[in-house]
Amino acid sequence: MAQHIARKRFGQHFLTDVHIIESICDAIDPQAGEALVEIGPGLGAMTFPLLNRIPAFSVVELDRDLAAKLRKREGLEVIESDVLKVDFAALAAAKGQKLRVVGNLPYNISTPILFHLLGFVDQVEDQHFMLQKEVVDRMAASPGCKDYGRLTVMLQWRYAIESVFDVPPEAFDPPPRVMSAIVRMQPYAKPPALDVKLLGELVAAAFSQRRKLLRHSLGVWLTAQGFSGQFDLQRRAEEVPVAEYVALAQALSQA
Ligand SMILES: C[S@@+](CC[C@H](N)C(=O)[O-])C[C@H]1O[C@@H](n2cnc3c(N)ncnc32)[C@H](O)[C@@H]1O
Repeated sequence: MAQHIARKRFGQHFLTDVHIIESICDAIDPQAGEALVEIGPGLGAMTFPLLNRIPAFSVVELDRDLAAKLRKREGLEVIESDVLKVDFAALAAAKGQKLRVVGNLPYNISTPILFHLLGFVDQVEDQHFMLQKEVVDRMAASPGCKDYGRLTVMLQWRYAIESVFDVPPEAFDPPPRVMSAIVRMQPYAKPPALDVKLLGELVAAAFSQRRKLLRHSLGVWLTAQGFSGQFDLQRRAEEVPVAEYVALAQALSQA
């Protein structure tokens, strides 16, 4: 095949730094027999080193030319599809075990991918992704810091999230305009029973005016919901720990 020209619309930035690629493989630490799924294998920068460690796994690639190239490689099950359309529950059922999902994600759709996978969290063992560092900082943020926001709460109620290491633009060809980072996401074994849609509405209300005290934002929303319980609204949204948002959503759905 002729040399592949990176397709911007598919968010194609190919990893070229071999040390970084090895560090990512070390962070994933795949073992034979596990059900690994790589999203966006591209030219195989991570795929082939992973194939040196385990004999077989699945990849999901939207680009037809790249999928055709990958199909030639023994050990790869190539799913040529938009990852947002992939039924990960069916994939886990076919493999008879939970999935380990990895990938250097296309940044233009990274948040939709994270929320698509949240829908299959019960079928997932863990996730390791390369994302924009700015997104990883928000995912892994602690209460009280500027990065703590809607994305933090909507993911941290369900996953333990850790920023593993940063990756500079020079590690890619073509280089992205931003710093990147590797994130590890491990679903909690015993998640709280929760109406996720309600949590989403509550958190959106809380962070709608993040500089103001919650009584101006969440307080108004809670009154409209007919909430009569206790919640300290003399704080800013970023000061409230995830567990308190979860408890409030649970109290609301039981009211
Ligand atoms: C940032 S590149 C990473 C490529 C390769 N893993 C690497 O590290 O060099 C993102 C990859 O995701 C693929 N991709 C883009 N949108 C996709 C989608 N909706 N579903 C599946 N793959 C997609 C691109 O074609 C590309 O191969």
